Amino acid sequence: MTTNAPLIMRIMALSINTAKRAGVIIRDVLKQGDLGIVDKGKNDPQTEADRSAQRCIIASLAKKFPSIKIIGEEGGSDLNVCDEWLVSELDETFLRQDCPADWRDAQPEDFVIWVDPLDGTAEYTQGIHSNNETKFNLKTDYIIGFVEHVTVLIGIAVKNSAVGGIIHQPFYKQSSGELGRTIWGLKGLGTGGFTAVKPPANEFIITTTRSHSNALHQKAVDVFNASKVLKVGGAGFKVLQLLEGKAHAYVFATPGCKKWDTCAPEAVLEASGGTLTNINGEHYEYHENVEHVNGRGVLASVGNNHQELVEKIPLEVRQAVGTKQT
Ligand SMILES: Nc1ncnc2c1ncn2[C@@H]1O[C@H](COP(=O)(O)O)[C@@H](O)[C@H]1OP(=O)(O)O
Ligand SMILES: [Mg+2]
Ligand SMILES: [Mg+2]
Ligand SMILES: [Mg+2]
Repeated sequence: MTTNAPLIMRIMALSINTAKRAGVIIRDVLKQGDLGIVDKGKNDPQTEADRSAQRCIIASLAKKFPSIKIIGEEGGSDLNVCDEWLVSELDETFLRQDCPADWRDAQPEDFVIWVDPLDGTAEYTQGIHSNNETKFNLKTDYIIGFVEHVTVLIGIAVKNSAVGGIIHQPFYKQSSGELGRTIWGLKGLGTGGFTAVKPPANEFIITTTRSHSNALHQKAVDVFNASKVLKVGGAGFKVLQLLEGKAHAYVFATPGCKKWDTCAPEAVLEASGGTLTNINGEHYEYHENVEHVNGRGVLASVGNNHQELVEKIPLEVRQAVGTKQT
């Protein structure tokens, strides 16, 4: 069965297990304590966990699918990894499902896999560990910090469009006490790993950045006159909030996030009936030569009024997003 399944199903099934393995690496680096932080730019940290998780993910995917283009946030990685980081088993439960007809015949050259090994790095570096070095207990202490916002994102694009995605949340605490959960979505098939909840009908809640705001972005958030504005880290975590009914819209009216931030969240959200576009309501492209920066920000929503939300943001604000002054 494993070998006969259409390529996209096998890519999704390996990505599910690879994202989980990356999540273990991310927890281990935090537990061990030396984050190895490097500044890639303003408000743009990278840690040992970003680097190691990317090596694990790309080495595993590249070994199984050598002719598929894979683009990771942390650039070219050394793919010579230890055996424990090489994931080769596919998620059999996922594979048992039928492949949507639209993707059944997709060929290796049709795919680009966009990898964000650790989304929410700023929040990861503000986890509780550094404040509580001697008494740190991952199972109980992490909730005080922001590490819940951290996700591993593997996005699967077919011919330009975000089609499939994995969002793994390494610090999510299950009711059993176990850490981590893995959410997937494939357009035409649906989603798994969580229970979709509709946001409250009598409110309008926005989820937005806590670490990359500016005056223009604030202007776009303000026009909605939201009943609540949640400021959280990571594109993956904000989309989880939409999927779980904690917010109605995700507003990010500034450039800064990239294709690896939005490919998986867009696919999962849209497989669940929502919409993720730039601030003008246009979908991003995900082919291998596309500009990495999402220059016109992000607007995502769960209802069927996405275009209305776009039009609420004054045209001059939308036009200013992505110009030099922002
Ligand atoms: N100005 C920026 N520079 C680098 N990365 C950014 C920037 N703005 C957003 N991002 C990426 O998009 C994610 C969501 O942004 P925010 O939390 O501000 O809403 C961030 O966690 C970060 O991903 P990453 O943590 O993978 O580097
Ligand atoms: Mg980063
Ligand atoms: Mg990211
Ligand atoms: Mg990242």
